[in-house]
Amino acid sequence: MDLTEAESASDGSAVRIRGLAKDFKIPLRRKLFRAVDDVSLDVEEGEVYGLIGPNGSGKSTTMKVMLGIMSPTEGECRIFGRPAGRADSRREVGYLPENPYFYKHLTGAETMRFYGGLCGLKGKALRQRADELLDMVGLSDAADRRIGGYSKGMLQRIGLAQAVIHNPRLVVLDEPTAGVDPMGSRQIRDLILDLKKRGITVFLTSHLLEQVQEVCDRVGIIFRGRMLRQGRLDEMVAVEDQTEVVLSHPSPALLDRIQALVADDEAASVVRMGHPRTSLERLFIEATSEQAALEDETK
Ligand SMILES: Nc1ncnc2c1ncn2[C@@H]1O[C@H](COP(=O)(O)OP(=O)(O)OP(=O)(O)O)[C@@H](O)[C@H]1O
Repeated sequence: MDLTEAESASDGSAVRIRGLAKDFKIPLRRKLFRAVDDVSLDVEEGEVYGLIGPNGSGKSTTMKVMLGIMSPTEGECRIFGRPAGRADSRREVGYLPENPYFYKHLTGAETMRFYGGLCGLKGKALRQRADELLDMVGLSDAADRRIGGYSKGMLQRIGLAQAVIHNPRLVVLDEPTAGVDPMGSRQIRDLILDLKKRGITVFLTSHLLEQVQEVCDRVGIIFRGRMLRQGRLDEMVAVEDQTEVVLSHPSPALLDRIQALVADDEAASVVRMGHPRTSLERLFIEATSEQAALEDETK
């Protein structure tokens, strides 16, 4: 399916994929393997879109087509209205691979200046941009430390800084929090939201569904190469026929009255009453941050 010119004009969409299919040759066999089959998706400018799916479902293949480094067997992908493979489309995109490789002997600042140099920045502008981005990802204090000593979370953060050094309008993040501890993941999540605030569109893949839920405006669920569901996250996860009321400090008498009122209603019933559960991740972050603050105080 081809996009018409009118459809493809930059109309607020950052990514527009129509009828994408990708076949791979299977070694020693004549047959082709269809890794992505008739996938269509839209990422609107300024939103965070999460593509989720099990291993081997076609996420990376879809991403590679978006990045213009793989051509589709069928269908089309446009970035801000232009074909994904074109040089002017690629300039609009920043990319953080799942396991970014950095030169271990360079410091954080040198790394940023290296990537900035590759993008044509020089002199004062290069130093300023490197400092600004190190500050954005909270690595100013580690700027003069060698990358070889960075934690996985720090590596992902410098990777994010590298991905936006050329001021892209879209950033593509492959499993940005894989292998990062909860605290580091939270920093990365906050950074993604910060990118969004700056007007940058974000497309990410992840297996960590709770994190996707916290950060994404829209999600697509891909399975065995086919898009199963797609839409606004809040609409997809809403339980339409239920309403949640959370009360602070309700007395037992008040709860009894609520139960009695509901019992008198012909249609409604109480599905659940009790203390809402916090997530284990939130509990972990609260406990470790409290302990860290205590230890810092007594130092
Ligand atoms: N270059 C290739 N040649 C042959 N098969 C490939 C190639 N690249 C990917 N595949 C196959 O296509 C399917 C989709 O792979 P893809 O890497 O897109 O999945 P994914 O959803 O990103 O998986 P993961 O979560 O493990 O990264 C898989 O079955 C994979 O083995």
